[in-house]
Amino acid sequence: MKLGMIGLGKMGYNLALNLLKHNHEVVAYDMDHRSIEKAAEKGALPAPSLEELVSSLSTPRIIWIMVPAGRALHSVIDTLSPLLDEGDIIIDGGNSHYKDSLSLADQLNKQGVYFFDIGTSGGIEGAGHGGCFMIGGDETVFRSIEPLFKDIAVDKGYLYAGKNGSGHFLKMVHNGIEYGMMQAIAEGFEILDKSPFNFDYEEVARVWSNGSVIRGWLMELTESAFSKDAKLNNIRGVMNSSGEGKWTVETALDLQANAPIIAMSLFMRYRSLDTDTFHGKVVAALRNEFGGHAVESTK
Ligand SMILES: O=C(O)[C@H](O)[C@@H](O)[C@H](O)[C@H](O)COP(=O)(O)O
Repeated sequence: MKLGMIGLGKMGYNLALNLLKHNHEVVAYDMDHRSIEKAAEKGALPAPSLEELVSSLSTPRIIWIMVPAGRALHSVIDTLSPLLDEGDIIIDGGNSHYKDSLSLADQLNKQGVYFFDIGTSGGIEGAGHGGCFMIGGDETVFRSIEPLFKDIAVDKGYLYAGKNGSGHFLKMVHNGIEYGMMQAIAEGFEILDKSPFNFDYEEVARVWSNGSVIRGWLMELTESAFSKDAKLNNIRGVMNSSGEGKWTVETALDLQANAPIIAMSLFMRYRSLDTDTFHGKVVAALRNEFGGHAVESTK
């Protein structure tokens, strides 16, 4: 299939490469023209502007947007929408709030454009080599673009979740769970760090990654982080957040759903902005491992 990719940051660039690897044609645009050149070197068709991206696709166009949620996304959609035709398809694969997706779907549907809110998980590795996609939008139209997901998701790694909003709602809750799981792993290592024993944390994470109940990708990433910095001495335990944990907690409050672990892990992130902790280092290292999110150096 042929599609446009807007936003060639860590995620968009790797998704573009993944699509190219599966013989899809990708017309690539980014505000930073060096990123367009980088994608073109890998086989993407460069689009120097959004107008040129739109004109190089035939209808119904498929345009996948991977830019930061909120203002950046809105600005791209405001520029794109007058250029689109009825039946065109816009995908927002970023971490947008599901309510924002509902209103964008409404706005675009009014002009006959289909909108898909897609929660994308698996970090940079997943984007490039097989990710996880949670998809909200029109089901019939989804079936027409499903081959893309068959190709770029890991086996069983995509779900048509339901009407608009459901994709980003699922991703939001997924991230709330991610906060809780990382916080629990990190607290475990904090206890080890205060214990009278001299544990090798990389080895501990290795053994917990093999056959234990708490094995999984986050534990493997924990092992990887400790293999690079045995006691995480080089980074501060500052646990930043991009908003989805907060949205999960706000939504839980609105729905009167009990989510104490997720709520506490969100508050621990805020607390870490004031004082350094060992578990903060672990979560900071994990965010860096899967998402390439910046860590703060102790130096
Ligand atoms: O599933 C994923 O691949 C991650 O969740 C990814 O989407 C991103 O790295 C997080 O948004 C980081 O979230 P915080 O910045 O809130 O920790």
